[in-house]
Amino acid sequence: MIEIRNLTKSFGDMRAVDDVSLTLERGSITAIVGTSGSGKSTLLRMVNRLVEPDGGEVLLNGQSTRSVPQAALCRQMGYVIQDHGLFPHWTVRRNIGTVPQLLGWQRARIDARVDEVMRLLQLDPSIFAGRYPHELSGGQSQRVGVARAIAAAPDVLLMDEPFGALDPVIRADAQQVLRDVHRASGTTILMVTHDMGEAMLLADRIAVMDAGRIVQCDAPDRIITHPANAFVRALITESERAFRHLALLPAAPLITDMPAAGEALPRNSTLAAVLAAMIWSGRSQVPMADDTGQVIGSIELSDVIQAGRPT
Ligand SMILES: Nc1ncnc2c1ncn2[C@@H]1O[C@H](COP(=O)(O)OP(=O)(O)OP(=O)(O)O)[C@@H](O)[C@H]1O
Repeated sequence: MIEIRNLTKSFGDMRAVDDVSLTLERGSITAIVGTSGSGKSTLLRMVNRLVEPDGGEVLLNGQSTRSVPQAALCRQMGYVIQDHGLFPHWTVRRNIGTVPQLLGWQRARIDARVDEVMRLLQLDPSIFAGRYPHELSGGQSQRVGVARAIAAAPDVLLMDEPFGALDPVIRADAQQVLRDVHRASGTTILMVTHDMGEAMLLADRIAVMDAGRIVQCDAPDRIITHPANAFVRALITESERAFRHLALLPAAPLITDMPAAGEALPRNSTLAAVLAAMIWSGRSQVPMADDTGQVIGSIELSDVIQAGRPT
């Protein structure tokens, strides 16, 4: 568990981060969102002490990070940035093996781990391990950046706009890969993003920053249904909030035995997908199917509307 306590940082007269406290449960994903210049990156960098706070502290499993040398802390906490920061004259294998090497692992163990994390990030070692960063696409570089950050199995992964530079299709792919990696590793993740949709998709909790302060920290559905103030409401975008809410809700609990015609949707769909299918095909009921494609029941439009309302 990470406890951020009363962190403060000024640059000259400007308070970039102003008395911020935040608790990150072990194995959770927390997204920091907010406008440009609201202090998100500065807050993230104070967690691994790339930026030294003026006040406050960070406890990692109960121990103040002040008692850990900065270099050691950076090895314990994976760090991914938008332009991935790969060493240009090193191969992908050497880039990914950086921290295990610093930690003094044996060569064979490093090689095995590099192969393992590359596969986890859907990078075939036989194709990519010997390449240099300039021989990779943006999405591949980004995945190498994530692979490098998780190579030494850190307890904590800090990510600063990790997918900001990717186009929407590759970005969705990278988000899925990150979810798989998180499921496999159970790492505690703190990520900065400009994209509320990305935060909704990935995070267990969203911390909204404005002018150096956290104005709300809540589960995605609470952020949508109970925004703390006008600033949070504006960030969600009023016209999109109903769809965003439905995108967080699983369809399965609304399945009934009523028969329905037309193409079925998988039972693990979200209610946003169900509503989209209803609108697109002009139906007010859609059949739902299990993993084998067998129809198991249907969902009614009126139930979707009811479920999507804020409680
Ligand atoms: N090293 C620095 N020296 C002076 N000012 C800085 C420094 N780093 C950040 N700042 C200022 O602190 C404020 C917060 O910056 P920060 O990068 O944390 O914001 P951010 O929310 O991550 O912004 P963005 O979304 O644009 O990346 C900004 O006004 C920025 O100009």
